[in-house]
Amino acid sequence: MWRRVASLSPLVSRSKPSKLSQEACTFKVWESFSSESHIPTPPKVTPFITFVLGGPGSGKGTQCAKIVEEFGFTHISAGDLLRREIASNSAYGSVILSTIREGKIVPSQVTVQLIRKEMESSDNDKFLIDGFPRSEENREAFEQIIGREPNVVLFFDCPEQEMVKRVLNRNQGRVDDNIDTIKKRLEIFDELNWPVINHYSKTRKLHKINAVGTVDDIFEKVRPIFAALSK
Ligand SMILES: Nc1ncnc2c1ncn2[C@@H]1O[C@H](COP(=O)(O)OP(=O)(O)O)[C@@H](O)[C@H]1O
Ligand SMILES: Nc1ccn([C@H]2C[C@H](O)[C@@H](COP(=O)(O)OP(=O)(O)O)O2)c(=O)n1
Ligand SMILES: [Mg+2]
Repeated sequence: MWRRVASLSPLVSRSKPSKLSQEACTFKVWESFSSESHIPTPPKVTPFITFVLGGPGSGKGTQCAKIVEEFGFTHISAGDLLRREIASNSAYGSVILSTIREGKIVPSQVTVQLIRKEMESSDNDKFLIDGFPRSEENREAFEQIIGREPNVVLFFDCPEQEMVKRVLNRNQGRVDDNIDTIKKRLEIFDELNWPVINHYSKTRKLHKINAVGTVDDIFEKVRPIFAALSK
């Protein structure tokens, strides 16, 4: 839980404080004492947040799995959370389903609340938030609700033709992996993604990665970004 005392993350060296440990282990103020028991609640840890951006099929999920394996992050896929919500027949399920089917973006409040719950229930203090923010509205809602900005932003830059090919071959039975929905998703990606990319480029948090090549080739470009954090 990111409310607990800092975990001994594999990225955090005990002897030499890393950039990641300095940021991840910045303790927030102690929460107030419980009035009944006078037992202090554990201090909150400021989580280390990585946003993972890129068009549909650019390889976000694939690279996140490799980052998790090597660097011990928790992977939170906004798309997976929304699909889980649809599957659970929740109050928002049908609205989310029709939005995704049309290739549009789900209202930010819904997505950010799902991400928040996931972060709060996690034992980890470093997160990869995949497929988010997909718009400036998404970005602003996260900052407002979570009260945080990301530490690092990855952007997998992939030509449209390659993304379409990968999505059509994905075979995960997704309602949005068909040519009509992909065209709409790419239009929306083009319209709403670039302002987010430009924002993080200005704040110098953005790592733009050419997403063409084998999965391992691409991870060779990703690895140094995280390896540098543990130095
Ligand atoms: N570098 C790559 N080259 C070829 N295919 C890839 C590559 N990376 C991922 N894929 C495949 O492309 C599809 C989309 O990848 P995925 O990680 O789901 O992308 P995203 O999460 O960005 O939509 C998957 O079937 C995946 O196995
Ligand atoms: N921040 C987000 C992320 C995903 N969604 C919706 C709209 C997206 O087309 C679908 C699927 O997202 P997902 O990240 O799983 O898709 P890709 O992995 O990029 O193919 O979910 C959203 O509305 N808002
Ligand atoms: Mg994905």
